[in-house]
This record gives sequence, structure tokens and C-alpha cells, in this order.
Amino acid sequence: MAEPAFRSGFACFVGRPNAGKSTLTNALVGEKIAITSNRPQTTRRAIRGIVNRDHAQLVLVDTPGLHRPRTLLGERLNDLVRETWSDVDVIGLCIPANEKIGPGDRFIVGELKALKATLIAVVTKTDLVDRPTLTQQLVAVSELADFADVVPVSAVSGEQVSLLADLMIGHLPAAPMLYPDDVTTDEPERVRIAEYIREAALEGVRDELPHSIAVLVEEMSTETTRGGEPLTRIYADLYVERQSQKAIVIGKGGARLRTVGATARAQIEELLGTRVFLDLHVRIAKEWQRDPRQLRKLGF
Ligand SMILES: Nc1nc2c(ncn2[C@@H]2O[C@H](COP(=O)(O)OP(=O)(O)OP(=O)(O)O)[C@@H](O)[C@H]2O)c(=O)[nH]1
Repeated sequence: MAEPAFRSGFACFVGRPNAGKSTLTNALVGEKIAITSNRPQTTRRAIRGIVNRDHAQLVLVDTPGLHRPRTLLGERLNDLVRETWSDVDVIGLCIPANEKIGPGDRFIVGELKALKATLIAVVTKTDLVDRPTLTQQLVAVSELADFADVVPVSAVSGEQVSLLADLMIGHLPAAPMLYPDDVTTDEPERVRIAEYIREAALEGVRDELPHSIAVLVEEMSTETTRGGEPLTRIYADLYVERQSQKAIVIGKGGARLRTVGATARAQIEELLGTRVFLDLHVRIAKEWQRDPRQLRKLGF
């Protein structure tokens, strides 16, 4: 059969926390769209990145990990993951090259088997291991399920990233372009801005904080300065659950919050292409992860 003129479709990466899914998505898309962190489970939303080729378009949906739900937020996240899984053409199961396959991986494989999507295995972080270890891991991973492909990649060195895109595209149906090809993500700007702030706020804080921070961009407007330059004013709230967490986020004399603001502002300026005035407020929303009203307000 002749190669179709155009292929397009959806794909997502799944795998245990910290498997390298967000970093890989960024490497494939070539623009920072999903937040990454060296802490598990920081990715909360289905963020799309788009890989554009002359004859294909691959839309990546970035999902949070599937895990045992302990809060209402946990349950919503799992629902979101399953919804995404049943809606894509290709699923890439990510397993780090430098970690043993465990019950968590087997659990995910079990959940994936019933789906209609083409299943491929991606052995990530290959820059961290030597050849014999990688070979062993590739064999072990191949035995987990009947994968259409098993691909080793390193998002950090870039090795095999482009090949992975080609393989994934090969599993997409013949279909026309889904989005204009100058678009890399359809995530609303405010959400991306909120994610930048959240990521900056998570840098270097204690392990129990990640789940307790949420960010909401309350107001955003653009004006022209006296010098004739566009300036975007952004007012955002950082929600934490307790006074003690608020103190950590703000830091001594507000020092930490200023660093968070400066880091996030630089990224937002790059995203928007204007100068940015960023006003951050830290607020306490008790038990927001368990409260449906608060969750809705924060976009979950
Ligand atoms: N050396 C190396 N490190 C990597 C690579 N890919 C990801 N990492 C690191 O692994 C950690 C986790 O990567 P993420 O991309 O956030 O992992 P994730 O699977 O999206 O994690 P969750 O959002 O928790 O599900 C980060 O510290 C990354 O810098 C890689 O190819 N090589």
C-alpha cells in the first residue's frame, strides 16, 4: 500500500512518576510546554505539544501519573488519565533505563492492554547507563507486553528523540492536519503562565510541598508604556494549604517569593514577547485538594 499523503493523530506518554515523560515531551516538541521537576507527580494537566513534519502532525498529550487516589484531587487525576488513554492513537510507556522494572510498571501495562491504541515502549534516560545495562533493560521491557516498538532514548542528550517521533508518526492514521502548523500547543496562555509560576515556586522546597501548591492567574492585561513598549500586567495567586507552607513559599523577608517571581517572569516574558509586571500573592486555601468547590476554581 502506498504511503498516505499525510498522517496525524494523538499520542501520550505514560509511566511511573519521574520516568521522564515531561522532559521527553519537551524534547520532541522543542519548546518548553510541560513543566518538569525532579520531584514526582508535578504534571497535573493534559498539556498538548505538537510535532510538525512535512507529511505528518503528532499531537502529544501530557498526562499526570496514575496512582492510588487518596484525595478527591487524586481521583480526578486518575479519571483524567483514563480519559486521555482511551482517546489517543499511540501510547508510549516510559521506563527509565536506570531503574528496575517494578510492580508499578506491571500495573500500568495491565491497564493499557485493553486499549485500542498502539502501544510502544520507550526506555528513557539512556545517557545514565552503560551499553550492557541498556541491553538488559531493553530485553526486560520487551517481555512486559507485545509492544509495536521498543525504543531507547535520552531526552537530555537528544539521542534517538527524532527517531522516536518518526516511529510514533508511523503508527498514526492517514488523516489531515489537525492544527495550523505554526502552533506548538493549544494550552491557554493563562494556564501555561500559572504552570511556570508553579514550577518556579517548587524549586528547592521541601518534599511535602508540591501537592499543596496551586496557582491561579487572576488578571492579565496589556498596556503600552510611555516609552511605547507593550507591558503585560499579571496578577496571580499561589494557593497553599497551611500557614507553615505560606511561610516557606514567601521566605525570609519575602526573599524566596521574589526569586520565584523573577524566575517565572523571565519565562513569561519569553512566552509573551512583551515585558511583564508580575504580582504574586500567597493565599491559604485549607484542604483545597479535598474541596470540590476549590478544585473547580483552580481549574480541576
Ligand atoms: N539524565 C537524564 N535525566 C532525565 C532524562 N529525562 C528526564 N530526566 C530527569 O528525570 C527527572 C524526571 O523527569 P520528568 O520529565 O519530570 O518526569 P515525568 O515522568 O514527567 O514525571 P511526573 O511529572 O512526576 O510524572 C527530572 O529530574 C529530569 O531532569 C534523560 O533523558 N536523561
